[in-house]
Formats: sequence, structure tokens, C-alpha cells
Amino acid sequence: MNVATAKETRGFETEVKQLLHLMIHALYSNKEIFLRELISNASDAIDKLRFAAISNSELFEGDTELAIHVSYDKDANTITVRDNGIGMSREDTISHLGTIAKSGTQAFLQSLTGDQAKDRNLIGQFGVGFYSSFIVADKVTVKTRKAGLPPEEGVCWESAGEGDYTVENIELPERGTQIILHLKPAEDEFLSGLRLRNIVGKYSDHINVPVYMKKEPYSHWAEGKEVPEDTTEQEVVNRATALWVTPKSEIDNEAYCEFYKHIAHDFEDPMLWAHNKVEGKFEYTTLLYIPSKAPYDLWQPNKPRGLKLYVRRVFIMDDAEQFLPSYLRFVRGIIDSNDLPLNISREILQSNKLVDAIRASVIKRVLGMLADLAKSDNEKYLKFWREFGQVLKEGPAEDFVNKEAIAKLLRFSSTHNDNETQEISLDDYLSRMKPEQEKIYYIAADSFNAAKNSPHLEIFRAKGVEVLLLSDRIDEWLMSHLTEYEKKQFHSVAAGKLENLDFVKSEHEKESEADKEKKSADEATFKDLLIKVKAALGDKVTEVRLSERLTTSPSCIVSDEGQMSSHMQRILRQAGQAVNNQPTLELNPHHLLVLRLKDEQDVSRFHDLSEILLDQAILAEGGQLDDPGTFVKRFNELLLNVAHKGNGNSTN
Ligand SMILES: Nc1ncnc2c1ncn2[C@@H]1O[C@H](COP(=O)(O)OP(=O)(O)OP(=O)(O)O)[C@@H](O)[C@H]1O
Repeated sequence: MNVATAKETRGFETEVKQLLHLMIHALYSNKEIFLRELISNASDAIDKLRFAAISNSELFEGDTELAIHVSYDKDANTITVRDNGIGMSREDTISHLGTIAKSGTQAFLQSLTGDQAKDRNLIGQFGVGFYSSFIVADKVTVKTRKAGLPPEEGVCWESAGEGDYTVENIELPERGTQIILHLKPAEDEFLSGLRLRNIVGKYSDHINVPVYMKKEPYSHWAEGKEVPEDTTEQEVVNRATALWVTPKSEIDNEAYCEFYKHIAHDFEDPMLWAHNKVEGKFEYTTLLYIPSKAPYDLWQPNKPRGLKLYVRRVFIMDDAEQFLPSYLRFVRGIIDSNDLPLNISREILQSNKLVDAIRASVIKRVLGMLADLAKSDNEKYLKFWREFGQVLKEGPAEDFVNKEAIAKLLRFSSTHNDNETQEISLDDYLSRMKPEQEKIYYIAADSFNAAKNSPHLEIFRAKGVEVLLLSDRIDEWLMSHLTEYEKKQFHSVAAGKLENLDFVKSEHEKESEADKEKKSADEATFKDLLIKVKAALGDKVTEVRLSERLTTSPSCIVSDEGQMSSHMQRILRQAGQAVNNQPTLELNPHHLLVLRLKDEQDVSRFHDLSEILLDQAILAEGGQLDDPGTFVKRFNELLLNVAHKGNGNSTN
């Protein structure tokens, strides 16, 4: 016997040990799911064999009756789940059962809190799979042989679910996998045909493969005596028809939910689903689900995503990402096409007209489902938004064709209620626009509070014009692609000269000739001040001008039309890009500090006050100062100055 066939003992990866420990404790209240997980794996293994056999029918080894068998043995205290699917080689068992190959496992484990209820949800999203065996078993034996390998390359893998496991080669005439659970003494309730049938019916009724169990022994009466009869006959205990080919009218909500859990490896029910059969030039069925909760790895860039692809009921691949754009990566489900070839590969999927057509209709379907939900159940829709809104915000940049439909689904915070919860739709905004208002106003900042309290909003608040408050990292990116909605352009209140807000004034408020004269008089009065402030600040600003947007603050910074906003510049700088756009400083001609500056004769104090006006404008919109120490020093001097004056000790 050489090393490759000898029995060896190996240690589990640290992550497996941690996960096993946590899972056994967190899932204790829902033990029966072990059977769902094992049947799910067995059904996946059968799907994989069917697919591999398309190009190599010898893999069937003459046995084409693909099935799962569940059995129990009261004397041995075991439950066995057997399939004649693809099986595993020795290396496969080591890499699939001894390690966790999922990306982000470490981050996932760190996110666990120790609180069983919370962890249960998280573990559910992570997908416990095979390891759930250890909830009910104190030893698990896996006997498996990979399709196509000779009988002597069978493998026996065994573990008590603690620190290590053993693997050795054994002779296995039949391909496929048997999982033998040696039950913990307290778990003998599962050694019952009725109990196991119930669990299969509950979780695995609609998988694409039959699940067999031995008929239960029964007794009959003959000649006045009860005659016990045993039987070796097997019977199918699930419906074994792919759920999506069953007519909708025959499927209840529970079946849809269980099927979702089977394909998505999620513990929670989905929020929403749509099941459609398309007939005509091309024929295909889609069953699409929106989960209730965002998975732990929603933001991992290399996370597999996409739908399960079937061709004429034959499983072709998991995670067929060509059917979903990235901004809908949270959607789960299946597509079954009658027209794609069985030997289709990922490469062919990338350039296939039919795939493009199905993709377009899947996108429309999902956006339609969400739009219907938003109309019929706003509360539920907002729950969806909390989980997946950030992802949907990637949509307008990625999907030009459906931009308007996606925009309809967006939800924002706004000055309408100053609520941080994003619940205001663009349609809500339009319905509240002033009669002659042409633009949809927004402000983007680093945080909700920075946006809500921005000086840029002063005039809009004073005039009762609603402004959307944007503070998610993605928002600037979103707004750079979402230029208009229902023919109304978006406009940042922090960019460019202030638009004429005449539309919010009543007739008698509208700028009269006298106002215009006053404005030009202001401009003449402050002309020198603006030149001097620009000279004092030098290259730190591109321009200094009088503001029309401020009512209570002395100053604010704005970026010019076409220039990047300061918020966007900060995001780019944080991402390591050099950005050198200087802002324009606007001064409020009615503010006492500005009037004080106008009268300041001392050159050094004029310079300090100008710097303070610029620095506080940067701070007020969430920016960072280049030299905060000097700002604090100058500010304290100003305070002292005021304090002295208050005491009648002018320092002048
Ligand atoms: N019955 C089986 N036949 C063949 N391979 C199997 C079987 N059961 C498990 N495996 C292999 O072991 C791997 C790990 O299984 P496990 O259930 O832990 O995770 P998974 O099915 O990949 O994902 P999930 O955790 O989402 O269920 C599977 O991906 C598969 O390769």
C-alpha cells in the first residue's frame, strides 16, 4: 500500500474547526436541516454527473437511474444518504470536506457575535452544507467514488467533527457518495421512517431527483393472527419533479420557499419571487427570487453570482452570470431554456443572442417585480431597499437602457422630512416640486448630518425648495450617470452659480428693479473686498464672489459648473488619485463677519479672517483642513479678540 492509498489522519483547517463549533451551538434548534443539506448536496452531485455525461456517457457506468436513497438503521444508530452522482476522489474529499473554499470565510467568522439568534441568521446566509451533519452526529463516515475512476479508488473519509479526520482508499464497486451519520445518543428521534419522510417532504419535495426510502414494514391479519411482513421494496418519497416545470397553480408558497432555500442555501424565506414560462420564438422558464436579507458576501468583488442554468431540465451550471447584470447580483433563481445547446460553455454564453434576449427579459422582470412591490407594499419595499438599495444604485451607470426604470426604484433622504432613512422616491419629489421648478436639486456629502446641515441648503430651506440629501459613497457616482429623470435635470446645490430661484417667490417677491439695483450696489460695495480676499487666499481658491445661497452662514465653498464637487474630490483623493481643483469661495454680504472683514484695516488680521472664512466653509461641508492647527490658533485669537471687546478692552 503506498502513501496515496494508506490511511492518513489530517487536521481540519482552523476555519472548519471554528465553524463546526459555532454551527453546532447556533443551529441546535433547527437540527432537521441536516437532511435537507445532505439531499441538496446529493442532488447537486447528480446534476453534475448528468452534465459531465453529456460529453462522456461512459461516466454512467451502465447505471442511468439517477437517484438518492435515504435509510436508517435502528440497531447501528445510523442514517445514510446515498447518491449515484459524480462522487469524489481522495483529493476531492480532502479539499471539499476538510477546508472551506469560500471566499471571505475569515471575514465571515469575525462577523459572528456569539449571540445565538444573530449568528443563526449569519450562518444561514453562509451556508453550512455538509458540516450540518455534525449537529446530530458524533461521527460521520463518507464512502465515495468519483465517476470514471476504478473501484479501488474508492475513498473512506471519517471524522468525529472535532480536530481531525481520516482518509483511506477502499474498494467501492458503485460510483457516487454515501454519507453515514452515526447519531448522537440523544438524536434517535430521527430513526423513524415517518420522521424522515416528513423532513424530505418538507424540504426536498421539488428537487429534480427522486428520493427513495424503504417501504415501512407492516403487518396484516391472516387466519385471525397478525403476521408481520418485512419488505425490501423501495418507494419514492418526494414528488421529484423540478418545481419550475410544475404549473403555478399547483405550487404553494411553502414549496416556492423551500425550493429557494435549496438553490440559494439560505435559511430565511425569500422576500419575493416570480415564476414565468415564456413561449413563442424561444421557450424558456425563469424562476427568480429576491432574498429577504443581503448575503454576507454581497460586496465581495469575486463572489460567484448569477442564476442556475438548465437546458431542457438538465443542470448545466451554477452561477451563470451572463443572465444578470452586476447591480442585480442579489437575485437568485433558475433559468431553463429549451433552445440553448446542452454542451453550452461559459464562453459561448458570453456571445449568444438568445442569452442576451433572456438576460434583457430577466432584467425587465426583476425591475417589474420591484416596481410592483413598491406600489403594493411600501413598507416591504423599504425593507428591500435597506438590504439591497446600495447595489441597485450601481444600476444607472451599468444599464443605460433601463436607467429610467431603475431611477423610479431609487429611494433617498431629503429636506422634506430630514429623515436619515432613505424613503423618498423621485416621483415623490416631482409631486412636490414648485410649479415652475425645472430641476431636481441634491447635495452630496460624506455623512447624512454633513448633508443635512450644509450651508448650501440655507436658501433652499428658506424658500421651501426640497433638496435630496445624499451621503452614500456610491451617490456621486450615481449622480454622474443619472443626469435627468422625467425630463427634469439633476442639479447639485453645491455646484456653479446659484440658479435663479425666482420660481419660488410670489409675484410681489420677485426681484424688482429696486432689488436689482441694490444687488449691483452690493457688488460695487464689495468689489474691493472680493479682490482683497482673493489676494489673501491666493491659489487656495479660484474665485471669491458674493453668495445668493447663504442666509445664516458667512461663507461657503462651491465647485464650478462642470468641475468635480469637493465631495467627489475627497473620494478620489482617498482612493489615492491626485486631484487639484480649487473651489470658489462665496461670501454672504449680509453677515456681520463679512462686514467686519470689509472694514478691517490691519493686513495681518484681514488675512487671518479671510483664512478662517475659507477654512470654516471647508469644515461645514465635511472637508478636511490642510493645516487644522493654524485654523484653531487663528480661531482662538478671534474669540479672544471678541472676548476682550466684550469686556471693553479692545485690542485695537
Ligand atoms: N454527495 C456529494 N457528492 C459529491 N460531492 C459532494 C457531496 N457532498 C458534498 N460534496 C462536495 O463537498 C463540497 C462541500 O460541500 P458543502 O455542503 O460543505 O458546501 P457546498 O455544497 O459547496 O455549499 P453550501 O455550503 O452553500 O451548501 C461540495 O461543493 C461538493 O464538491
